[in-house]
Amino acid sequence: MKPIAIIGSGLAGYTVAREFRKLDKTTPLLIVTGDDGGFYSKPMLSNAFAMGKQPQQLKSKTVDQMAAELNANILTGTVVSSINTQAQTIQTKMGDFDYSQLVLALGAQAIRLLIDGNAADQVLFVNNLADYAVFRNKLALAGDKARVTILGAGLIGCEFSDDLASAGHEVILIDPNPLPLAALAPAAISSGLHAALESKGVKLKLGTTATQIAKQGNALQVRLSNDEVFDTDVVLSAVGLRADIRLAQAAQLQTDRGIIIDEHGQTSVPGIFSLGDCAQYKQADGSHSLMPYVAPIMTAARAIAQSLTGKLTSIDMKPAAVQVKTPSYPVALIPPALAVSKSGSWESVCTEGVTTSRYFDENKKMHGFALAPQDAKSRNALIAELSEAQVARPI
Ligand SMILES: Cc1cc2nc3c(=O)[nH]c(=O)nc-3n(C[C@H](O)[C@H](O)[C@H](O)COP(=O)(O)OP(=O)(O)OC[C@H]3O[C@@H](n4cnc5c(N)ncnc54)[C@H](O)[C@@H]3O)c2cc1C
Repeated sequence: MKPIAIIGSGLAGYTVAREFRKLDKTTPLLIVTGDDGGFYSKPMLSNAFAMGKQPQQLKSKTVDQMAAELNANILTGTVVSSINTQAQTIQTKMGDFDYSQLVLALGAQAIRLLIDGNAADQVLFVNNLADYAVFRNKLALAGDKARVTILGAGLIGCEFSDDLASAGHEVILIDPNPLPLAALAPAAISSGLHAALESKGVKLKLGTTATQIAKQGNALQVRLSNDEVFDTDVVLSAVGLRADIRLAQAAQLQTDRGIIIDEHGQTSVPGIFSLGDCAQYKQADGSHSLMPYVAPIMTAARAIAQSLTGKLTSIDMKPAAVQVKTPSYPVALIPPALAVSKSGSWESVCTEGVTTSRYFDENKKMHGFALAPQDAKSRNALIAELSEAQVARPI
């Protein structure tokens, strides 16, 4: 019997496997992954210091434990180089493997900025546990008070800044926008986050970019577009991720910014599904959106698992807030869809130190919100308010 194959052992790959095993204990499962197949929670990478965790402590299960739990054959360190959708095979250096149905859970790739200088190749990225271990080693070599420069004050850059500053490191956060979290949050919330990070000791250098990184003895020298120059021990890039669509494109599946999937999580080729950071999910209005967060993975995995058993099932995507793990100023938000994010505006109120912002279109219909400092009760009330206003909330 040909196995159901899953490419990728991140949260998306393993969650769909777990959900499938709840429904079917015996159909062979083949999981092929480029990494070591250990299970870890990726969101913990940007608050590991706050949780008092070393990189190795973030891995909650080894590949052998996962293989036993899932009754699956897991091939580690094995990159799939192509998919033959006609023959229903995947190609790797270990040989070709048949599949009956296929799940693409390929994640995303870190975006690399073009920066000059003889140390530009020393810029680090953290998009998996192995990257994080390298980063922590560099920090350890630089001592208890390492100077860390973070490129990008988006969600991940802000989370790392807060976490590293809490651990006593000297953090410089650089972003071309005038405020942190500018792409997702209204100015009222971003200003609050700016103040909270500053009071934590983070130095924010905004409205500028890093143009050059050069060797400076044992350290690195960063030059900004405003000509400011300073020394640092480590440079971490957190400028964003790009959905990994390379395999899907080569196999002629429909792609855009991600792998296009329908309401069942199925790609343009029947029997091939996709979810997670690589997928572009169908929204209620027919458009497709990247949703590179945990909550959509959980929901999509349940539906895809059902579909893999032969019962084609729609993904019932409920509004879920993105929770920014910045303990100095915890933010929860559901940003408006790209399509409406230019046609409306944010309205913010501040009551007893809590800022609540709602995004309305020109017809006063609510399309998103942001809340800080957030708490579960207020967050859930805003989710309910948004759900009432509309069902679809693409990110
Ligand atoms: C630092 C950080 C903090 C985050 N915090 C939050 C948070 O607080 N809340 C939240 O909701 N989301 C958060 N996210 C996002 C969330 O973690 C991701 O959406 C999620 O983990 C993506 O899982 P994935 O399985 O789609 O991708 P990945 O975890 O990237 O897994 C991709 C898998 O595919 C494999 N692969 C890729 N190509 C191939 C190939 N050709 N052959 C074989 N294997 C291949 C890789 O080896 C890997 O196993 C955070 C992300 C980061 C980086």
